Amino acid sequence: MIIAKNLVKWYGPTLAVDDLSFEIPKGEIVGFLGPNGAGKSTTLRILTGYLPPTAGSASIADYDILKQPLEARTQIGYLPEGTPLYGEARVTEYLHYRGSLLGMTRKDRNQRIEEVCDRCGLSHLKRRVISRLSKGNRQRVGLAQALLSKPPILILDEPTAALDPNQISEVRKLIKELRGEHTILLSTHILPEVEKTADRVMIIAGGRLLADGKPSELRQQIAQDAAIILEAKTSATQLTSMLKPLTDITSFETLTDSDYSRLSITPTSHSNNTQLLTAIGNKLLKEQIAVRELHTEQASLETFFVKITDRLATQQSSESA
Ligand SMILES: Nc1ncnc2c1ncn2[C@@H]1O[C@H](COP(=O)(O)OP(=O)(O)OP(=O)(O)O)[C@@H](O)[C@H]1O
Repeated sequence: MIIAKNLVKWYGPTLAVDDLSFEIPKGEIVGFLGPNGAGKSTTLRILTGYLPPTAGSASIADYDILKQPLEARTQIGYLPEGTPLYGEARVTEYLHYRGSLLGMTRKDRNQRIEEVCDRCGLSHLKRRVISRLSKGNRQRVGLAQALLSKPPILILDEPTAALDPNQISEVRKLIKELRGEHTILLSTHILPEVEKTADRVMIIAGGRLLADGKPSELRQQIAQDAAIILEAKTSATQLTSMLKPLTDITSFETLTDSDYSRLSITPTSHSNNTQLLTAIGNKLLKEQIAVRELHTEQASLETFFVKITDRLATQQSSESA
C-alpha cells in the first residue's frame, strides 16, 4: 500500500532522510518511531506529497507520488504535526471547508461529517469554535478531517503530541478502532504509543531505518541487549574480577556493596544472554558463592531505542574519523 524506495532528503547542508526504504502492506498499523530530528516528519511530508524528495521514489496504493501526485494524495488522510486548524471556524464549518477542497458535494459532506464526528466523539461539539476546544478535542477534529474522504491510508504525524494522559489514551483508542478499515502510518517519539497501537514498528534515527519488526520481535532483540542483574555474597571487586574473563561482558556497574554485592552486567550486543547467565551461574557455583539474584533485566523498548541511537552515533563518528 505504501512503498518507499531509497528516499533521500537534503535541506541545504542537512541530510534529513538518508536512503530510506520500506513497504507497508494493506491494513497494517505501523509506528514510525524516532527521537526529535530523526526525519519522521520529513518522510511523512514526502509521502503525502507536501515535499519532494531529493532522490528516491515512493508510491501510495500503486500511484507514484511524483508522477501521479493527485491520485496518490486522494488515497491519504493526513494529520500533520501540530494539527494546523482554522481556529476561528466552528467544527462543522471547518470540516465542510476541508470536504469542499476534496471535491465532495454538500450532500456527501453533510452525511460524512455526521459519520466522522460520531466516530471521533465530536457529535456534541460540532457547533463549537475550534480555538476554544481542548487540545485533545482539537486533535479529534484533525483526525476527523483526515477521515473525511474515507481514505484507505492514514498518515498521522505525532497524533498524541502535547496531549494529557487521558486525551492520549482516548486518541489511542480511536486509532485502534480504525484498525481494519485503514492502513495507518503514525509517527511518534513516545515508545508506549507504538507498543500499544502498532502491528509493526520502524525505528528511525539520523534519517536511517535502524530497526523494523513487530513490537514483540523488537522486545526479543531488546532482551538480548538487556543488562544482567547479579546479587551474590562477596565483594563487588571479587565478583568483577571473577566474571571479567567471561568474554561477552562489556561493562559492570556496581549497584550496592555490602555483605551482598549487586552488579548490573552489560553484555556485548552480539552475546547470547541465556548462555551468559548459565556461564555466570556455573562460575559462582564452582566458587561456592551464594547467589540471591541472577536474571536478565526487564526488557524495555526505551533502552533498546537509546542503545541503537548510541550505536548509530558511534558508527557515524567512526565513519567521519
Ligand atoms: N524546513 C527545514 N529546513 C531545514 N532543516 C529542516 C527542515 N525541516 C526539518 N529540518 C531538519 O531535518 C532533520 C529532520 O527533521 P524532521 O522534522 O523530519 O524530524 P522528526 O523526526 O520529525 O523530528 P520531530 O519529532 O522533532 O518533529 C532535522 O535535523 C531538522 O532540523
